[in-house]
Amino acid sequence: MKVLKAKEMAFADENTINLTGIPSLVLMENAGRTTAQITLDKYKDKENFVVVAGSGNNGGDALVVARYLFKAGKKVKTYILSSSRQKLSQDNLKNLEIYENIGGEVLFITEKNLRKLQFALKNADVIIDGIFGTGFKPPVKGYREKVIKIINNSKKPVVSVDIPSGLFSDSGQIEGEFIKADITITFAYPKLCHILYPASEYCGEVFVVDISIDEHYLQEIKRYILTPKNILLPKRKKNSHKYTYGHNLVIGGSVGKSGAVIMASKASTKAGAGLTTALIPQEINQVVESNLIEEMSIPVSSKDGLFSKKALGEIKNIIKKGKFSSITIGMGMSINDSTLSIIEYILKVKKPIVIDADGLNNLALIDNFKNFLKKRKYPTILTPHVGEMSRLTGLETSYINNNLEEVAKEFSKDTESIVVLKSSRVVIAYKDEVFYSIKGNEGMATAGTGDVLAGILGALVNRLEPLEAVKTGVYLHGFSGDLAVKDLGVESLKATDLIDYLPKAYFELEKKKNNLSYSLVKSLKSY
Ligand SMILES: NC(=O)C1=CN([C@@H]2O[C@H](COP(=O)(O)OP(=O)(O)OC[C@H]3O[C@@H](n4cnc5c(N)ncnc54)[C@H](OP(=O)(O)O)[C@@H]3O)[C@@H](O)[C@H]2O)[C@H](O)CC1
Ligand SMILES: [K+]
Repeated sequence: MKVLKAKEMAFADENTINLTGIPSLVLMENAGRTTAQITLDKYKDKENFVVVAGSGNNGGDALVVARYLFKAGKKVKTYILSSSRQKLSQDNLKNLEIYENIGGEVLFITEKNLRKLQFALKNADVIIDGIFGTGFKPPVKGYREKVIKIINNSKKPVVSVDIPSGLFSDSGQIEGEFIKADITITFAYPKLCHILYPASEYCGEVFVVDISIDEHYLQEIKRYILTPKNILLPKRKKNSHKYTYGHNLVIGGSVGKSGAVIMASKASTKAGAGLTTALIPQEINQVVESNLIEEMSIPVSSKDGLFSKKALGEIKNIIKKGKFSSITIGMGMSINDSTLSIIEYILKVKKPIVIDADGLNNLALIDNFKNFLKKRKYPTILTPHVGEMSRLTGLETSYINNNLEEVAKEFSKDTESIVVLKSSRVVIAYKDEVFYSIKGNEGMATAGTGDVLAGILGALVNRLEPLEAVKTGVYLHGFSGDLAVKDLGVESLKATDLIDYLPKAYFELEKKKNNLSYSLVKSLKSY
């Protein structure tokens, strides 16, 4: 499913109206009617509704909602934040007239009579927020700021039409006053503020409603949310053996960080690799062997707990002779001259590689590393978190956090690699496509979850086309985390739990894929 910015939505709206021929009032009717239906379902036993409409089309939608709530026999008080009818958008005014024609009443609210609205909110059970939608540019100007404060202070449940008023549709950033919604009902596609933090935390449950926007005007938009529909599952054949499913060589670890390579290796097996071998500094071999049962291990020379100078020659030999089909490198490998030369060598290996953690920190120290990556003819997957991305690009972490998509895209272009940028959301960028994962949770902000992801990707790159492998792996990783917190809670979730819940994630994902069906209304949660 796509995720849009305001301009893109407006472009599709305009063309649907002017070229496809669906009148704007029909779109508004669809938007408002379905919003009313969801509201009535959600607040069945509530009686008193206060509708707060702005002067634009978001307010127009809200007036349609008011009409259907009124028709349903609810007590509806409707307020328009404007000084006069002349200031309303055309479709807003039309819906005001229709509302009045069926007996609805409205009050125009300005700074002067704000107290009337404040008073009405005291008796409200539910508030409908139709002040601003995609036409809003922060920060809020004038007395509307006060209105937003009053609504939030009322502590009443709020249903936001399209966007909680005061949030900017195109980013996760927050500024000034904005509505804190319990439910947000958005149209055609979600917007970035519905999925990116911190803004998305204030949207409540987000429903996406089909209002008849003609999708084909959005063909050029290649920004997506990962959903069961747009990701693939690897398949096993009856007539197969372990080599059918790939041999993932997992290189990493150092004294004190053996867990990283152990977790990546275990995750690789659990994600379905036919064989997984951990290649490690010999000083940690004993601990690795005692923790890995299904996986093999190959110890190579080490000194002071890290791969030593001699290790490079040994690794070259092992890779030349072994039948490995993918390499996953970097987890817990630390940084010294030897690890740097190992990474330099790995870049030349003619196999798919996943570079994670210290693999990336080593990479950042190599002059011209972007050109080395560009020259590679085999798939490369880079999985930096924001700190690692900062070392790779020299950009401030705050800048990266506020521009996840742009940074991931640019870095993917510069390296011709698949980039998995890990922040409070995971963003995948490759060529002209961007995919956001909306799976995962704050419980996963704990050591080792990145190692698990690297292991999963290293396994899946043997099973699916590289970009598909990354999409599937990122989804499964987040989904495992979501399934795990249901049982374990956010505080106690640890990285190895993600491995334990992978089977359930596979199983549940397959179920979701088998139950795909079209529906006019979808909750983002259901993806
Ligand atoms: N046909 C369609 O386009 C459909 C749209 N739908 C709904 O419409 C909104 C978008 O409507 P639009 O009229 O473009 O804009 P808004 O209603 O969101 O906002 C415009 C009003 O907000 C005021 N505004 C904007 N920024 C600020 C600010 N910082 N402070 C105060 N006021 C602000 C603006 O005032 P101006 O003085 O700038 O003109 C307008 O009054 C979309 O979100 C949907 O809800 C339907 O879905 C159907 C199809
Ligand atoms: K709104």
